[in-house]
Amino acid sequence: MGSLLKEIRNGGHSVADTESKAGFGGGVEDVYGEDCATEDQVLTPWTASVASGYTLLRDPHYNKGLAFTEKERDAHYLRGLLPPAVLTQELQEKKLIQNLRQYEVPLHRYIAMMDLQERNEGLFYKLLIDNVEELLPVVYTPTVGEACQKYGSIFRHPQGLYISLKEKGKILEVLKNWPERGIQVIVVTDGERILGLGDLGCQGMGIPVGKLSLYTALGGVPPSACLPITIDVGTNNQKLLNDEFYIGIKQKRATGQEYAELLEEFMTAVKQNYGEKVLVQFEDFANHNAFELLSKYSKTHLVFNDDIQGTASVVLAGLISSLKLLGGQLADHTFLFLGAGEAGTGIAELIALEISKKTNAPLEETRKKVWLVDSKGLIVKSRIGSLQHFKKPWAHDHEPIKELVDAVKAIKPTVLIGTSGVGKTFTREVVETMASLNEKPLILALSNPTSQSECTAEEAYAWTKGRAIFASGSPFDPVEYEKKLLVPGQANNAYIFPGFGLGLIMAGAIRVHDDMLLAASEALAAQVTQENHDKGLIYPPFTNIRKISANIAAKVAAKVYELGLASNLPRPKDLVKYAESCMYSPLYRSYR
Ligand SMILES: NC(=O)C1=CN([C@@H]2O[C@H](COP(=O)(O)OP(=O)(O)OC[C@H]3O[C@@H](n4cnc5c(N)ncnc54)[C@H](OP(=O)(O)O)[C@@H]3O)[C@@H](O)[C@H]2O)C=CC1
Ligand SMILES: CC(=O)C(=O)O
Ligand SMILES: [Mg+2]
Repeated sequence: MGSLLKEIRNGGHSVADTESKAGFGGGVEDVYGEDCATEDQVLTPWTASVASGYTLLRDPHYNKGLAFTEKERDAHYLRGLLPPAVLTQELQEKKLIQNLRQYEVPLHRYIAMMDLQERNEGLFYKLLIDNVEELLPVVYTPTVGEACQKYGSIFRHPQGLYISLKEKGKILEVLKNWPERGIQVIVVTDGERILGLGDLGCQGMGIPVGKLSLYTALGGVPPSACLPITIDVGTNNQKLLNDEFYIGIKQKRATGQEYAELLEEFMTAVKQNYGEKVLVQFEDFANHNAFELLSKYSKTHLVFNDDIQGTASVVLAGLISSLKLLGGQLADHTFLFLGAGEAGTGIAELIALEISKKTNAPLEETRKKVWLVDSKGLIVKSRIGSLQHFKKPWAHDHEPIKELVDAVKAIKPTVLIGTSGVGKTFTREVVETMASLNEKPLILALSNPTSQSECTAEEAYAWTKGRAIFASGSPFDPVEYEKKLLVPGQANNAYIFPGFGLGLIMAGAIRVHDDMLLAASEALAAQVTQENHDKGLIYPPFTNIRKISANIAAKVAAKVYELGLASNLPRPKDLVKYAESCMYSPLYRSYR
């Protein structure tokens, strides 16, 4: 949008609609022309605005704060509304990062970042992009977890769209209330499994908001094309239900037909309002809904489950890249998971698929390389009758084993992956057993936030005498072990979904296919340099994430074209260049 002459921000409803229904003259004015309606009088809140003056300063899309030039201050009625100094965006950024660093409490940094996002979008993204390693833990895991737990009390401006049971039958209208029309990515949660923190109900909104800020900062999808949504069907979290400040509907979760009908209405309305090519990313649903929603809507919509598919793709990338350090092929390894839910079985399936593609062995065979432990112990054939459907393919022949450490001793994995959502479950004995079995044990503690990590980086290195290759879902600082600096990696789907989504959008994909996930994994693995490997890293640092995302997007888009699922034709020749050219820039524009 080059011009400041803006559409009236009244969603899909035109001014004419508003005028004819309510009438503009309905205000009750005092002698100063101000509203003096009493509680029993109705009035019409209306505005028809060109963003200038005070309004311009309060519009985060256009506000530049002290970076408005003298000419712009004259042209846009800003004189006197700002202090006289004119700063560059770089100087504003320098000031902000200094301010942020003064907050010692991570949540205060989070709140400061959210305030900035609501005040000055360009500056927010410039700051986040330029300081990605430092600020990712602020706007994303681990701090976003605490923010969700306290969302009721830190909540300032609503940041996304809330669709609750109260909106049943009206979801299309609710979507039309959102001010932006050109939505390309929706991240939606129902708040039932927020990171490893459980059911946070409506307060889960922090997750779609955080994920979408990464879509923009890491993947270059413009903020105006991103829509965070929370579907509120109640919560089973009694603490929230008892909290007088809880922001969601106060009832137990709707389930069964009532839940399915609301989701069906939502998915239908999304397609009706935004068309076939809008990407819906399911995030942090509980597994009893997640698998079913993915399987149902992947046939009719462009959907992607980040916890199942994005996590699978990022872990597979790490495994492919780790072969440079471990040697051999993927098929030579044995994988053991703690946690057999969305993340665990999602990763397991993509590993088996990759091995199957590489070795031409059937999936039923390659799955035997992968073992999972859930809260009841090792998943084995004798349990098959009572297993949830997504666990059944992993029920291999073996005697039952209850404890993880005994499973490690029996299965002798080369790779141990934590996807349990429960912290401290990789005990000293578990990790030492891995070290006794492997020269370089590969240990991935994927659960978020940091409090739920299966072990810390320090523990992984200490208990393996510095031999572990370690990565975790939430970041850990480098660890000095016997005078050597060991650098842990971050195995988080944030490496994948922004580039993956960009690739789908670029190609105008209409469906997601597993081969696109494999393409994303290979693209990410290819971005790990010798220098990274020399430090023991299996992922590249986040500093170059936009370049990495462009490469992932290009490979994903190429696969979309190859599979005949692209609608943006003709195919651009150089997909990496094209991806880069599509990416949002946070630099300020000049206003005429
Ligand atoms: N790093 C990343 O990018 C990602 C990390 N995650 C993290 O992974 C974790 C799990 O997420 P998700 O898979 O969606 O959750 P699910 O609820 O789908 O799965 C959790 C699994 O862990 C098992 N489990 C729970 N407690 C124990 C225990 N004490 N011992 C053994 N197994 C246990 C459960 O067993 P049972 O089935 O018997 O109940 C279940 O199989 C979360 O913390 C999440 O933050 C998720 C996605 C991405
Ligand atoms: C990273 C992520 O998606 C999760 O922990 O749920
Ligand atoms: Mg998630």
